[in-house]
Order: sequence, then structure tokens, then C-alpha cells
Amino acid sequence: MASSEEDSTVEEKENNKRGIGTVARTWLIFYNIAMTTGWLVLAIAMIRFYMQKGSHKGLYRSIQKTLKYFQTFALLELVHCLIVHTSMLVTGVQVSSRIFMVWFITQSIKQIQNEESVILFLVIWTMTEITRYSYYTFNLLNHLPYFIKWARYTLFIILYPVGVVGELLTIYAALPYVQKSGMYSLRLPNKYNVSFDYYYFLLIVMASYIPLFPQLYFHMLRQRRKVLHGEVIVEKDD
Ligand SMILES: CCCCCCCCCCCCC/C=C/C(=O)SCCNC(=O)CCNC(=O)[C@H](O)C(C)(C)COP(=O)(O)OP(=O)(O)OC[C@H]1O[C@@H](n2cnc3c(N)ncnc32)[C@H](O)[C@@H]1OP(=O)(O)O
Repeated sequence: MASSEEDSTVEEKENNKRGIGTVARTWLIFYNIAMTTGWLVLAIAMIRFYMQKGSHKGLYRSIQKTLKYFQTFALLELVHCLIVHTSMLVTGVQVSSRIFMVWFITQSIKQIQNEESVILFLVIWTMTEITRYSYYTFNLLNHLPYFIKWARYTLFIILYPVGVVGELLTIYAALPYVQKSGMYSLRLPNKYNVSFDYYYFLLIVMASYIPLFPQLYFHMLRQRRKVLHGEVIVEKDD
């Protein structure tokens, strides 16, 4: 009895340190468990598909519903920034680039769904998210195995750039189809007197990885030094 009271006091102290209340903490535990499960379901579906068919062709189609569901659900992370006091800017770039990849590239342009680059970023995202959400869950429960903490703040060193390569190759593969179809573009003359070319927009998105990705990567390296090596890092306000 005394021990369980002590345990709950330790938990309360830990959460007070993070400034998270009981309701927010309960919600985050639920959210992180749901997301870990979602990405695990995706991992299993991908492995099963590949083992049954022996090819990646048709894999995206078979998992697209689950992927859209869980990746879109991640928009909630912008709200979570207010709870866990983390950078909304960094999270915003990360989440919006993922939503963009799913909805406005892979989902919209059927011809590229069988590209190897799609499978590359899907596998990398899946490995990342299973590790990340299980880290958050165990951390909130104050029972964090060291290997999960290590994996969360080490695997990204390789996974992040490889994931970005997969995404950029996929956008690159989409370019000819976008140019040919004129999709999501607005040509003059039109009643709004505005022109928009999705093809050039995609070129700008690709170029924007050059200044933006290093910011995310260095943010993660700082997090790594803080969490694994206990360095005190003073971050600038957004
Ligand atoms: C309109 C089109 C726009 C297009 C834009 C294009 C440009 C894009 C350029 C960039 C492209 C990036 C593409 C992405 C590719 C990939 O993802 S590839 C796969 C590999 N990816 C990764 O490894 C991802 C690494 N990134 C992240 O983990 C995050 O997304 C992040 C936002 C960068 C993480 O930042 P942050 O939240 O600040 O770090 P953490 O250390 O994880 O958390 C900080 C503290 O907050 C707590 N916390 C956060 N979320 C939760 C939660 N859900 N539940 C509980 N707690 C949470 C966390 O525990 C930390 O708290 P403390 O432990 O107390 O410090």
C-alpha cells in the first residue's frame, strides 16, 4: 500500500515537472497508445503484403486507408505543443510535410504509388513512429526502458535523411504527371484573375527542404544531447 502511494507521488512529481495535468496526461497516454498501435498495424500489414505477394506493387493501395487515418490524426500534435510546451514551428513543419506527402502527392497521383521511393519513406516513417510514440507512452507512464529512449534519440540520425530522400524522390517522380495533367493548377484567364502552377509549387516545396530540413535535424540532435547526455539546452522562443 505504502509503495503504491509512493509510486503515485513519484508519478505526480514527474508530471508536475513537465507541467502536465492529469486529464492532459490521460489523453496523451491514450493518444500515444492509439498511434503506436496504428503504426504497428501498418508495419504488420506491409510485412504481410510483401510476404504474400513477393513484390511492393500494390502495397500502398492496400495500406492507404490506415496510413491516411493515422497520419492525419497527427495534426493533433499541433494542439499537443501547447500541453507539452514544445516548438509549434518545428512540429508544424514536420506534420504539414507529412500530410502534404500523403494527401497531395501519393494519394493524388495514382501513377507514382508503386514507386520504390514511396515504400522507402513508408518503411522509414513506420519505424520512426513506432519508436517515437512508444517512447512518449512509456515516458508518460514513468517506466521508460533505456533502449526505447536510446532508439528514439539515435535512430533518427539515419532514418531522418533517408526518409527525406524517399520523400524527395517521390515528389520528383510526380513532376511529369503533374505537368502533364495540370492538376491543382489555375490557368489564366479565370474569374479570379489568379494563376497557380502546382508543378512550380512542387519545385519550391523540394527546394524548401534545403533550409528547413537541417533545422529539424539539428533540433533533434539538440534533443538527443539533452535527453541522452543530460545537457541543458536553452532554446530560442518561436
Ligand atoms: C504545404 C507544404 C509544406 C511542405 C514543407 C516542406 C518542407 C519540409 C522539410 C522537412 C521535411 C521533413 C520530412 C520528414 C521526414 C521524416 O519524418 S523521415 C522519418 C524520420 N523522422 C524522424 O525521425 C522524425 C524526427 N522528428 C520528430 O520526432 C518530430 O516530428 C519533431 C517535431 C521534430 C520532434 O520535436 P519535439 O516534439 O520537439 O521533440 P521530442 O523530443 O519528441 O519532444 C519534446 C518534449 O515534448 C514531449 N512530447 C512531444 N510529443 C508528445 C506526445 N505526443 N506525448 C507526450 N509527450 C510528448 C516529449 O516527451 C518531450 O518532453 P520531455 O521529455 O519532457 O523533454
